[in-house]
Amino acid sequence: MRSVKIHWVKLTALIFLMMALTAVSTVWISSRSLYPNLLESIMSRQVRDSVGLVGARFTQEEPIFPEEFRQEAPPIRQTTNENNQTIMIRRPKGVDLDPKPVAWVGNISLSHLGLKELPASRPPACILLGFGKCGTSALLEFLDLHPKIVSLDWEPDYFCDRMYPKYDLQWYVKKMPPSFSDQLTIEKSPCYIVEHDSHIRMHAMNSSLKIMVIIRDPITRLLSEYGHYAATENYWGRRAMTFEERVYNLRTQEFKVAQILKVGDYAPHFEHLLKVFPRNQVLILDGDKLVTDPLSQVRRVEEFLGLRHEITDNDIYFDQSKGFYCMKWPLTKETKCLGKSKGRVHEEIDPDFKRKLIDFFVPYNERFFKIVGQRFDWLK
Ligand SMILES: Nc1ncnc2c1ncn2[C@@H]1O[C@H](COP(=O)(O)OS(=O)(=O)O)[C@@H](OP(=O)(O)O)[C@H]1O
Repeated sequence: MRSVKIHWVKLTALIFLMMALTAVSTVWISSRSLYPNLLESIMSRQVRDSVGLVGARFTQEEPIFPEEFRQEAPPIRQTTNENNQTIMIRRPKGVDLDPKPVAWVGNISLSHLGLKELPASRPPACILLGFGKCGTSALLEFLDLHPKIVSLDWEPDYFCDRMYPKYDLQWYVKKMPPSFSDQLTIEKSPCYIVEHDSHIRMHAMNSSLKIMVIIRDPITRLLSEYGHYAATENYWGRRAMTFEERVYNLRTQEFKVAQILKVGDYAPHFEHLLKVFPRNQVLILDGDKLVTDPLSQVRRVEEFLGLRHEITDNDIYFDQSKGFYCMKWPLTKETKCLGKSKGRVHEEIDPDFKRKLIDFFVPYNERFFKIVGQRFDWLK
């Protein structure tokens, strides 16, 4: 009877030992592989980057320590939310987390990451359709300073003929930067305005989509396009035509209409766009004013999108050496101007040739003013 009792004690001890061993090895294995995989699966690389976590830390070789979660983008500016609480704006966007120490294995939750929800890619609520060389990049960079705006920093061209047949909406949405549900995603692709099928495709995706188009004096736009062409030719070691050669046929003494009007005649593009989208869903921005007074245009966008005025003089400054407005982030004292390909010095045009060009554009511009019910102070 006594030996049976001893066997029972031994057996129970053995079972406990085995259970303890299983528990320890489970914890060890999960800490080395399961946990990272779990994190990998709930946070795409893009999302991890957006919350400032470093992807490489999630490899199986490295154990995860709470400290690793504290790696995040430094705040660039400070603002207040709807409840007047101070919040920090970080780059990249969607990052307003005060990192809390993360619990060890098996205890992942959003609150550990300081988030109410995981940022996710969402379809754009607003698209900037063009026009190319009118300041599309500068506008989007300035808008990205707004805490409720998340902008894509490349041109997906999704709705254009080159891309649309090849990719589906899921592909497009996945390409959008991660955002929180109270933020608006914006993308820009200048091919959208000149390829009219894009208007229809965008409308099919979302009929209440907000549309923005930025335009500028068509002669300044043409000079900008020429600057781009000349820089490309020089880069490849080819002789670039002069501006006059490029837009004017010296032999026939006529303008190269197809070349000049492909983008510069704004009227047909707006005519089509406004057949697809109602006028109150379309905001026309002034690219010339964007150069001289960017906040005037940024405010118009904030109002159009129903957002609070957040972007102020504190966020931008005129950079003497760039000759354009640039961004500054008060908290880090960092500044950022657009790259070398934006803000080139334009070709001087002979005054007589310019007069000719102005006269050429007058009827096209008048037609455009009529279509949009708005005049612009161009051609001087
Ligand atoms: N803040 C600031 N910094 C730099 N550049 C500025 C800025 N604001 C407007 N612009 C004008 O933007 C012009 C380029 O327009 P886009 O970005 O639409 O060009 S593109 O079609 O995407 O290539 C670019 O044209 P170029 O001057 O010919 O380079 C600028 O005139």
